[in-house]
Amino acid sequence: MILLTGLTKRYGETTAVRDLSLRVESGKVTGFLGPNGAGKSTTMRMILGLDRPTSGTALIGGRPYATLPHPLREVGALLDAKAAHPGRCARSHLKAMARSNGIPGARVETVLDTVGLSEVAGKRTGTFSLGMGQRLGIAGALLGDPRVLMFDEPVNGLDPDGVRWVRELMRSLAAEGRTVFVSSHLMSEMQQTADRLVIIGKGRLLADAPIAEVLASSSRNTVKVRSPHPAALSRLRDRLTAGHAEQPSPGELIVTDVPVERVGELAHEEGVPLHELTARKASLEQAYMELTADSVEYAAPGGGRT
Ligand SMILES: Nc1ncnc2c1ncn2[C@@H]1O[C@H](COP(=O)(O)OP(=O)(O)OP(=O)(O)O)[C@@H](O)[C@H]1O
Repeated sequence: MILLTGLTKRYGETTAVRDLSLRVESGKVTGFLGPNGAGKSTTMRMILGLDRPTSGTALIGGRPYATLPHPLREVGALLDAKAAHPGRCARSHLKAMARSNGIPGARVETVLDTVGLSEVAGKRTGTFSLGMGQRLGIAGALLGDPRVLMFDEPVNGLDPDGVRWVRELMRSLAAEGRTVFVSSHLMSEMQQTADRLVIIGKGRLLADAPIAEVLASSSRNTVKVRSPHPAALSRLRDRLTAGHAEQPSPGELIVTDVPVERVGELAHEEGVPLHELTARKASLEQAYMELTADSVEYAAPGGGRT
């Protein structure tokens, strides 16, 4: 479990992380989302003791990282895929990590196998593709068989097979009861991988909830109604509370924030002949865009997002 309490980091004038309090639970994949510059990496660095908080605390299994007796056996992290020495082969890189952390050497072959690098384990890491570098970084995170795992953008540079592999790995690590905290800017990916989402913007907590709740909170949960009877459709519109229904064309009604069942019942009561009644769920991408709309530092002219 990771516990953050009032975690704050200031760099001069910039407040990178502001009073962040949250609990990342075991047995789940928790997605960590936010626009560029939101403070995700800074938060992860503070959890790993690589940055000192200005105020507040970050605890792993109840202790600050710096006081963990065997850090790599408690928490594994992928922060920077290029962290390996380019002149070393993958196997020696992992062996050195194992030796300096009191981890049995046999774990090296196990994790090389897990990440699919056994055949290239003798090659210098400088010759690795971005995707192979990511796999090596993940191998390093798994080396100490830790209960807590943190991954910063793990699918960066991976091909579709690699992306699927990372997704399955995260799910299986959580199923083993581990804490899996993973940052990503790929909302669709998080929708398929995470159980829970933590969303930050400009260093502040915007959401900390199960995925279904984040989606339900989006105003984009709509119901589309089509009828060949515009007058009947207008009656239905009038039955819905102000602001909940729009009639973009005479034969179509878009209803927001009313369950599809209720819209169907009202249509029946008003005798509206229906050609279509469709519930359209917001995608995580839409819910995320709404939540973070005010927190984007680098917006394109005209209000677009970069
Ligand atoms: N060492 C530093 N010195 C000064 N400012 C910093 C430093 N590290 C981060 N920042 C600033 O803190 C803010 C948060 O940065 P951070 O890298 O944590 O965001 P992020 O959410 O990981 O972004 P990205 O998705 O772009 O990696 C940014 O405004 C950044 O410029």
